Amino acid sequence: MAAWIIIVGCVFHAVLWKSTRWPTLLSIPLTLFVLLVWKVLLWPFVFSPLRRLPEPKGGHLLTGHTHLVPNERSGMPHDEWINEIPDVPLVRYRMRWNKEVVFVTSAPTLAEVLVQKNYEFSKPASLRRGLGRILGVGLIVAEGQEHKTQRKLLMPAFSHRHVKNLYPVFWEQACRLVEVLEEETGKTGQATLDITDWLARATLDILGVAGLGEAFDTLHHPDHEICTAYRGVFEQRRPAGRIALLLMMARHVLSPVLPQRDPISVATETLTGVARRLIANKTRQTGASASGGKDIISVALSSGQFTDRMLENHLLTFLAAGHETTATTLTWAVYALCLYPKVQERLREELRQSLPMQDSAVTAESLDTLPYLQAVCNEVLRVYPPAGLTRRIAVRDTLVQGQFIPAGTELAIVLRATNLSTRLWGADAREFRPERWLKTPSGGGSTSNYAFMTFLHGPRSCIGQGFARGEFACLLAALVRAFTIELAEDGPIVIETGLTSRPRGGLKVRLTHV
Ligand code: HEM
Repeated sequence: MAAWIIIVGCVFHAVLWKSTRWPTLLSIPLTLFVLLVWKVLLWPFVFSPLRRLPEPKGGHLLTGHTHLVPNERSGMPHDEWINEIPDVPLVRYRMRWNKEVVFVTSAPTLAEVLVQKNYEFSKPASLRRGLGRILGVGLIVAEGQEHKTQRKLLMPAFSHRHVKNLYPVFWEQACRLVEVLEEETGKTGQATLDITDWLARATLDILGVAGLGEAFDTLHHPDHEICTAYRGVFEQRRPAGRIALLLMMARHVLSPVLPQRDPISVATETLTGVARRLIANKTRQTGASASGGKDIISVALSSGQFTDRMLENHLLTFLAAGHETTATTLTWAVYALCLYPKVQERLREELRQSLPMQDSAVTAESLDTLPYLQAVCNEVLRVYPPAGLTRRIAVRDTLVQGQFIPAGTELAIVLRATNLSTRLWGADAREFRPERWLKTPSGGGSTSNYAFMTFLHGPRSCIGQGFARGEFACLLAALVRAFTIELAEDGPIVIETGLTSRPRGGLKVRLTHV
């Protein structure tokens, strides 16, 4: 329809051209006005097939819910809406220019969108472009048949059997983190530090060894090029609103005369260089098709199905998707344990009884069977999912729970909201209560398989879930066994959302050696 308005506007303009010298003064503003009325009022309120879906309260006639959603990717305030709106499968909210977004609220609807009709929805092109710059054109960005093929080829590297064998590697790296933190605490046995950077380096080192068979050792070398590059990507403060617009325009106008050297381009250049070098080394060491290594890239390499370019992209994807998410989860775990010292104490007791300090042999069996450790890990992942929201676009006209969804409609899958839904988790859904997992370890007492969304579900769920859970449990266990942890600063935490939702400005804690 918008295209028709523009065509009619052009015809109008041509007719006026013959009769007046200043046709643009009338035709252009008029066409824009009609376009605006169509987009902001007529489509969303009169013609859209989604117009009868329930909406959250507080929507403005012209600007929709934009003012209520300053940080959409964090999954807030969707986590409140889900408990305020009656039990319906889909909810509509409106963003800038009344652009409609469909919020998927019920478990059967999530099953339909993520599993039964997964390939009828794709990630938005803008998201794929943005992620592709940082993650490479790997699994996260691939769509349709290409995604199916790549996922099938990579699955063996993430199989349970394979990830189980990586636990000793995770544990060794976790003990190295404790060692460097012990150096920080020194003779007094106490130190105050920002834990986020240490955790990001620990998870990067784990991915280096377990993903590539390569020791980055960023724990001892914080200025390692890979570390500096990721800081450039993840700590990019984006200017907001008009300033961002002005910068974008300036960059566009100056791009013919200025080289494109924004910090993300510089960082991705470095990362691509590192990935290329690592893969060349690995191929040289092991031969192009046969490899005996336990790490993910060796397992992928041994399939003989990947070109160097494909491996490079996958490597970049695993490094970025894998280390930042787990580091953010660990940061939230530390935060939660500071807020709930009794939980921290109980966890330490279990760890010190089951994993004596001198015991260096830790296996998947020894960690996966510690009930309170598993309960704490599950509860942190539920209450603080590092990715709060993911989007999908309908690639063709389709039906969801009987509701017509036109091609191009944007769907919001709000992981955080589902994880905190009282309908799925009970009245205490918003409370941090690891005990809920002790009685029913598989589902935490929720009423649906789709209640826990942190790793998503279906063919596009997190391929690294087992890997992430293993390293998370090892790092948290080693940390809590060795230190008591308290918040070093009072005051509320502000959540900042980039690739993940994490505390703005890091998390300052006081570590005391136990
Ligand atoms: C706590 C840690 C992690 C969390 C919470 C997490 C969460 C997620 C989520 C929600 C998705 C779906 C994104 C979307 O479709 O919009 C995803 C996809 C993915 N994750 Fe993770 N992830 C974690 C760790 C890891 C690790 C350690 C790796 C690899 C070593 C990894 C690799 C991937 C890949 C490759 C995909 C794309 C899968 C596909 O599209 O088929 N993730 N992750």
